Amino acid sequence: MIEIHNIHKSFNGVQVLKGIDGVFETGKTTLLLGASGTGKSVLLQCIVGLVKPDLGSITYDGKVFTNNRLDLKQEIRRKIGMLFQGSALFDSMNVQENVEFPLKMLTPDMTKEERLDRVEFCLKRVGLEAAHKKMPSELSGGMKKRVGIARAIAPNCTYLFCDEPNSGLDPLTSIKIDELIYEITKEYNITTIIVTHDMNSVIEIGDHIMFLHNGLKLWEGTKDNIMDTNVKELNDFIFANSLMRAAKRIEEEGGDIDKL
Ligand SMILES: Nc1ncnc2c1ncn2[C@@H]1O[C@H](COP(=O)(O)OP(=O)(O)OP(=O)(O)O)[C@@H](O)[C@H]1O
Repeated sequence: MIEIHNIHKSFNGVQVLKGIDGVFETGKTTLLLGASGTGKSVLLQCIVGLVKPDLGSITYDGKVFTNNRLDLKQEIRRKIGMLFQGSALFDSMNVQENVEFPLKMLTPDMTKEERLDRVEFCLKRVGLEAAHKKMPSELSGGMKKRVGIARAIAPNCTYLFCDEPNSGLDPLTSIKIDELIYEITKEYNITTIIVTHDMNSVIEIGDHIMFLHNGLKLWEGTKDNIMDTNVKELNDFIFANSLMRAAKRIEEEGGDIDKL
């Protein structure tokens, strides 16, 4: 479980995060939802430790990440898997080497054979067992995301952070990547945080959703009650999508949304 309290961050005098609290539960996906520029990625970067908050605290399973103890930070970082927006694979390494990379960095005691076994296992888990020797340039966007997921979970991560895992993917591939992240979260009891502005992901895999607007958390809840909120900014965000508008209309008229 990750807990954050009163997170503030400004850049050049502009307040981007204005005091955010939240609890991210173990074995669940929490989606940070909001329009562009609302501070979702900056919040994720604060939680991961890539950006230092000006104020506030971040706790990983009771251990305070923001207390400046380097050894503790390193211990927590070893348990973090990160799926970056553009997958961020190393272009000069093949798939196998990309997935092996964090194992070399984080688990120096592993033998080469153990590392390759783990790579094999992770590639199989994401459905890419036949792609070991391919270079990133030979992969589709969806395959790159799968390699990114395999790389993130390779060191047995306890916490998984995904920054817009669907960016640049077609709707069908997006759903498959969402499902993969969701299954892995449940299978390995990971605390997963996903930055997104994709309502489809919310409906498919959002155990818990936090809606950010202008650096504030305006709403949080589940996918089951997100459609019934009175928060204007959230309603505006959800129903900017014509499919969601149609679903709402059918629901209000007493129809069956599943037939949409
Ligand atoms: N390193 C930085 N220096 C200065 N400003 C920054 C920096 N990082 C982010 N910002 C600003 O913080 C604000 C929030 O950015 P952030 O990337 O968190 O938005 P977001 O909600 O993730 O948007 P998107 O959905 O488009 O990725 C933006 O105005 C952005 O320009």
